Amino acid sequence: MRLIVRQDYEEVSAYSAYYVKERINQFKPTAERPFVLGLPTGSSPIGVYHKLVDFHKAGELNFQHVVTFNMDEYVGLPRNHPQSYHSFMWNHLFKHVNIKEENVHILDGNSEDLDNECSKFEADIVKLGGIELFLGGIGPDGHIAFNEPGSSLTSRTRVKTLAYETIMANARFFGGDVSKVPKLALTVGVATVMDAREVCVVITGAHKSLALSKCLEEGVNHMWTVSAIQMHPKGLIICDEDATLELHVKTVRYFKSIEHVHQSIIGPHNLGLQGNLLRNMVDANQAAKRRRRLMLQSLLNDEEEEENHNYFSSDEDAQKKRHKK
Ligand SMILES: N[C@@H]1[C@@H](O)[C@H](O)[C@@H](COP(=O)(O)O)O[C@@H]1O
Repeated sequence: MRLIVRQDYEEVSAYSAYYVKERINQFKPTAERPFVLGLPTGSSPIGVYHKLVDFHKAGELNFQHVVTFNMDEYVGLPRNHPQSYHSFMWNHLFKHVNIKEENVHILDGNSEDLDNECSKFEADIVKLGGIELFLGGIGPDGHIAFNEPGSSLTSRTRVKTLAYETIMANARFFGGDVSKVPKLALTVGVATVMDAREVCVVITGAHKSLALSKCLEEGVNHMWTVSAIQMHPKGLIICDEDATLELHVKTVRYFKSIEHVHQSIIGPHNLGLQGNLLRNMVDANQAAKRRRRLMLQSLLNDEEEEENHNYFSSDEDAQKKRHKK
């Protein structure tokens, strides 16, 4: 797993959006082979979405062949309610980019058959060949999507009762009124997220620092469902400095040092591009050879200088050396 630490929310958003853009562009999606992207809601990804919109407007990112699956949705909240995840996604991302409406998948929390809605969602993911990149966020109790503490780490899309802590945390979106927050939601399971070929989780703020430490420094545990990312072959967490508050200093330094080595190999803008990676490795090799040559050269020069110095020097040692010659 990789951990990328950035200064603040702004930098985390910029890095994450750049990462998503690069992954989509490298994939070169087509109608026959679309890029399948998993997406979260919440305040954490808003900055990422706004930057993705900027990339789109600048002509650097095309959503024509991108298919999305959202993580979750409240049960019983009208689709056009300002706090429904449908409204959230259209307001912050979809209506500003050229995504096709039929390519957007958001669970219907008003379906008459919620169980069927969930199994259909899983089947649709499979039909499209699985999710390429799942972008996620977490709650302060470490839940990913709405997989509250105690959720099975092999869980699939299903109806879920929300934890009181989550209801409290989300009350801010309902005018601070806990009674207005839906108590049930549809959510992808932990296994649905972990089945993606790549999982990238955005974590910001001191209130999430305990969850991050549980996820990074302790074992895989259903009480902190995001910790399942430890078992993922391609897991990435992008967090801000505040979110690292509960981590050991050595943990943060360790991951930062890995990032430095990584950056020195691939360069800051070549996120995972195989071709560029190889080219940069070759460049790095050539640079290292050049450095070795220069070092050798300067050592030889030093020796020569020392000899000259000895020859002309008048101190006793130098005199002896000179006479030996
Ligand atoms: N179901 C969502 C999660 O998917 C999201 O990760 C979490 C964090 O929200 P925020 O980013 O606002 O802290 O909120 C809700 O619980």
